[in-house]
Amino acid sequence: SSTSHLDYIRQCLSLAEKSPPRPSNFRVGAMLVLRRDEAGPTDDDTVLSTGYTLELPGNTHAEQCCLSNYAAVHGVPEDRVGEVLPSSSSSSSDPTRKVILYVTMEPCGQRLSGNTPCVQRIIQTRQGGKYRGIDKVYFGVKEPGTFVGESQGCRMLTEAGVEWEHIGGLEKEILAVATAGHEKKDGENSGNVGTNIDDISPE
Ligand SMILES: Nc1nc(=O)c(N)c(NC[C@H](O)[C@H](O)[C@H](O)COP(=O)(O)O)[nH]1
Ligand SMILES: [Zn+2]
Repeated sequence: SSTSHLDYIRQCLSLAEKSPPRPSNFRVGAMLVLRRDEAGPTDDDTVLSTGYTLELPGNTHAEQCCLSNYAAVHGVPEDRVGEVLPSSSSSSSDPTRKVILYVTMEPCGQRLSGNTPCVQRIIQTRQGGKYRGIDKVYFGVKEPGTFVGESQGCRMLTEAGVEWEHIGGLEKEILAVATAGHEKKDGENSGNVGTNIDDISPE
């Protein structure tokens, strides 16, 4: 089937477009997917949850909402979501089942608000190795330096043993959606930034 990593990133971009534009953050979309084998995206994949920036009350991030939504459905508080991910229950601890997080932007390693960064929420799903938690993160663009300078998300994931991979191809579209609420600097070519994603043919 035509399902690919980029198809998932594109679906996350549609989620990001639901986020109310703000000058103080990025509009991001995230999806949690259960994959039954190493082969990569297939029709057998199961979408476990989705989330987008500010979907849930408070100053919430896409990855945070995605995990929080899943935890709520499974009746546990967000910080215990690792316990209820499919890769964690004994019955399905077979190594071929992977829990994948797709997100349009690299998970944050630091937040100006001081709230818990998404990298820590991702790492926490493993409860220090007690659960398999999230196995791998695919993202469409590294975080721009707008708020926190050089992003540390990827380095922190690597240090925690969480695999990650940048899936290129939609950077311009992702950044246009992510920064829609930001002040446009003079002289910046605001032409494309206003481009409506639906007007950009997907192929
Ligand atoms: N991966 C990711 N998903 C999001 O949903 C989101 N909004 C950001 N944004 C990262 C950016 O660094 C922070 O939005 C700023 O650092 C401000 O921090 P707050 O959002 O107010 O906690 N990054
Ligand atoms: Zn975040």
